Amino acid sequence: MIPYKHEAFTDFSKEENKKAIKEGYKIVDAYLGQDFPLIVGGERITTESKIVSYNPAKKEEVIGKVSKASQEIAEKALKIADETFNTWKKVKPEVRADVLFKAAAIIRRRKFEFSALLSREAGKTWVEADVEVAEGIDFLEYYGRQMLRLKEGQPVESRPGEYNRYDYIPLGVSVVISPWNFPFAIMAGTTVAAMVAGNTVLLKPASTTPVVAYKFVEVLEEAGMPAGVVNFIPGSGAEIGDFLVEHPRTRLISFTGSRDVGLGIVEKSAKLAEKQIWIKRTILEMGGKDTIVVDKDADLELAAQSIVRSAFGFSGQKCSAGSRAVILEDVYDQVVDRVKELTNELTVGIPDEDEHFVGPVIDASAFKKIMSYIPVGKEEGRLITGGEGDDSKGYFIQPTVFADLSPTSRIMQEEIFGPILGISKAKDFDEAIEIANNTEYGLTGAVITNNRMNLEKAREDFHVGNLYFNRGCTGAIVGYQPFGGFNMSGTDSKAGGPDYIQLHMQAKTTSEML
Ligand SMILES: NC(=O)c1ccc[n+]([C@@H]2O[C@H](COP(=O)([O-])OP(=O)(O)OC[C@H]3O[C@@H](n4cnc5c(N)ncnc54)[C@H](O)[C@@H]3O)[C@@H](O)[C@H]2O)c1
Ligand SMILES: N[C@@H](CCC=O)C(=O)O
Repeated sequence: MIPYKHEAFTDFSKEENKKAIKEGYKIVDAYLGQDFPLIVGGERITTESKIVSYNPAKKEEVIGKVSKASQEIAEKALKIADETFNTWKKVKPEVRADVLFKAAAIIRRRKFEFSALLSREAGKTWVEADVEVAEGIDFLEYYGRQMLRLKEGQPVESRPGEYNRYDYIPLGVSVVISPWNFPFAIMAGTTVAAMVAGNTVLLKPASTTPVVAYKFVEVLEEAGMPAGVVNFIPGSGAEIGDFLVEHPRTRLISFTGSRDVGLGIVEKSAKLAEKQIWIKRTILEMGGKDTIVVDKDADLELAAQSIVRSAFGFSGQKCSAGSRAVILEDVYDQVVDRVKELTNELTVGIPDEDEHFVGPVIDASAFKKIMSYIPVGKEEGRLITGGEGDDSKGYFIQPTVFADLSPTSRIMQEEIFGPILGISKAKDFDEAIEIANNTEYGLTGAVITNNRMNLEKAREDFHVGNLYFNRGCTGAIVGYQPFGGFNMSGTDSKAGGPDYIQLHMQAKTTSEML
């Protein structure tokens, strides 16, 4: 087994890679608009009722029509997953891991097709799509290796005449509920973490991006996953989401998404259903309101570049997005001016070519919600640049910057999940950290400073799950920067980290008298 190393990103300045992604678009365009069934126990089920997935950059373009699971089908899928658990849990961890390694190899070969599909279905630019596909491959490679590390359990002490073991065993049926903003990497990572640990999975992808999830389940099948191990059941969050969360045979819920839906899952999963014999395990990765702090003694060009890239990458639709900047008063005007210049250099448009940094936002309701913050920002602060949107052909919003905001303003507190950056001024570094900590979230953050003492202060006091120094606050790499947040950002489960697989298992002690 070669040691884990993260998947390299693609250099799109090279002609061969430009050509390759264009070939990827051709493959995807050949299946655009098709019907995609549910997959339950390996069986393809087509329903009357469909989820229609659209291209957010060309809002009339249908990516696919995906069958929609009813509660009846969800019940059937749960029964099959429950039965399949009895056999899958006994499959050797090496064999389970091999499915992940083979799937990684298949995706590596079809990398440009998956990137093109993300570009079409989620509106990702080439770079953002490529980074996401690489992350998906990383999850497969990393979690496979983590399972191999855990397969013999952990060492414990034994006394003379006694043989003690500490092993990890899987939990059971896992409901995986994934978001649209990383519709490949997070969907794939959360699914295979549960599966490689020996659990069976009901995968409910986000309704805006179900086609890429279908294509991934096909890859798992090709990689040798037995029928019934991962069951593909897109459907309404409120209808089948609640049903699965509340079901007595659900053992684990792995959710990534918004704060409100996550909190609803905590509440519903804590309630005992009739015939339920366990306390449901939940893994919840939720929202963020992430801050970049700029010290007075800092590389101000690096600061402005980091702020702009973290705020506007994928149109700000990342839980890790640097949607807030807190800048010390000594350098405030200088950094704000440079942020304005850099933001004005960004172009917004359809991500079919590698020419725009900012693509569309995901759909009409996101467009409406994000645009509703523009008047709020004008009221609360000073509009530096942006503020316009155009939803005539796709859902495009200009990167928008508001400065001079009170740290408690709505722009500085609420997760907008779009290309809107808020900036506040701090009188000194202590106050900057205080402001950075003053939201209910605690996911990512960054500090730009040359002052070693201030870095150490931030290391102790800046309360976020992923803290970065002298760089932006997005782009965690699997195995290098395990990802997850504090407070209302979730259960800090650290996807892509050394403890993640254990969250999908339970430890069993056996003690034998010799
Ligand atoms: N912390 C992280 O790692 C992380 C990563 C990505 C996204 N996010 C967060 O996700 C949010 C954006 O994603 P979204 O808009 O897809 O979130 P969302 O909460 O609207 O939806 C997430 C998933 O939950 C499902 N769902 C909705 N209602 C449900 C219910 N009642 N029961 C069960 N499932 C239900 C949705 O269909 C979808 O599959 C942002 O808040 C972002 O910060 C967090
Ligand atoms: N893991 C990603 C964010 C995922 C949430 O949207 C990052 O580090 O930027």
